Amino acid sequence: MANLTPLHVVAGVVRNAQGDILLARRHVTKEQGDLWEFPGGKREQGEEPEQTLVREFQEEVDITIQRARPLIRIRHTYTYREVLLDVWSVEQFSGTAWGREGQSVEWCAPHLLRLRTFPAANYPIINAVLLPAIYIISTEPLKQNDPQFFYQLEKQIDNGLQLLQFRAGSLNDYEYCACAEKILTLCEPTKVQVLLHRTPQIVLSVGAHGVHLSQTALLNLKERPLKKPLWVASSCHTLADIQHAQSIGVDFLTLGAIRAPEPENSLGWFNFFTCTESAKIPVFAVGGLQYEDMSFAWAHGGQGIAGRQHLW
Ligand SMILES: Nc1nc2c([nH]c(=O)n2[C@@H]2O[C@H](COP(=O)(O)OP(=O)(O)OP(=O)(O)O)[C@@H](O)[C@H]2O)c(=O)[nH]1
Ligand SMILES: [Mg+2]
Repeated sequence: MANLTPLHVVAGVVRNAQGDILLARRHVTKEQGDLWEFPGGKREQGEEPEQTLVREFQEEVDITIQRARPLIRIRHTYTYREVLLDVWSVEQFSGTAWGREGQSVEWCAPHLLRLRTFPAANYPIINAVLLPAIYIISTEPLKQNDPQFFYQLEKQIDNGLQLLQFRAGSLNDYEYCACAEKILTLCEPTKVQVLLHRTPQIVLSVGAHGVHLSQTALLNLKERPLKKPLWVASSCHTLADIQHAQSIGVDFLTLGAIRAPEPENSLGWFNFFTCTESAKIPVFAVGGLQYEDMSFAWAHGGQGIAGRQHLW
């Protein structure tokens, strides 16, 4: 008879000094044999997830984990069992990785991750690994050559910007494209990913890295508007939005407002957590957030925080 309690598996994403990620190859004789995985294993009775992570890394790859934080939790139903994959990002460790159980281990460059074959549950996890914890939404430039806007952008790039959504509702398509092209040129040297809050056609015409769909645009779509590896992200406010986003293959989303200007319209962290627990893709918390809210977002199943007011 099928076991109805999900198997709680804790796995870890470790990066070395070059930013490469540790992968292990599952033994051919195991479930999901011969596929690549993030080291980890089943939670034992009485263990906190972090204890499982530390024990499994010691047992499997001889690495001692000193500090880790939650990355993403995904429920996946295999034919043999439902699995809860509880994935952590390892922030400090010591030791040299080797396969203590005879498995191959390898450090893989992030841009090559999508070429590896993983168990089916892992594909949304790869997106969580490739995305940063902060998704910055630009303020509106006043016109296509607003010096203050580009000064602010350069400051963001110097501060380590990785993922940007360019929003400018007041610009016409021509002005928007001119501005987007300039942003892409400034972002190119540091490989900042730029998503456009505009049509997929404009994303393709200026060569941006993806599209960010409004809730309305999302609900009007019946299929993913851009092919991978371009990003498709969307704004969501309800569980129904999230389910629609997942059904058309959206890669990640923003969910909020955690703190709306009118408190009665705020989603709050508890509702955010309920949504991330059922989501199968990375979710950024949005709405009145500051850098100090990051640990709340992580603790409630978020990829991190998105916003402009306090972050841009
Ligand atoms: N460690 C790990 N397990 C994964 C990943 N993806 C994924 O679907 N799983 C699934 O999680 C389940 C349990 O993982 P595991 O076999 O590593 O458990 P374990 O280390 O305790 O193994 P053991 O039974 O040999 O002691 C398997 O069904 C496996 O397919 C992943 O990236 N890492
Ligand atoms: Mg294991």
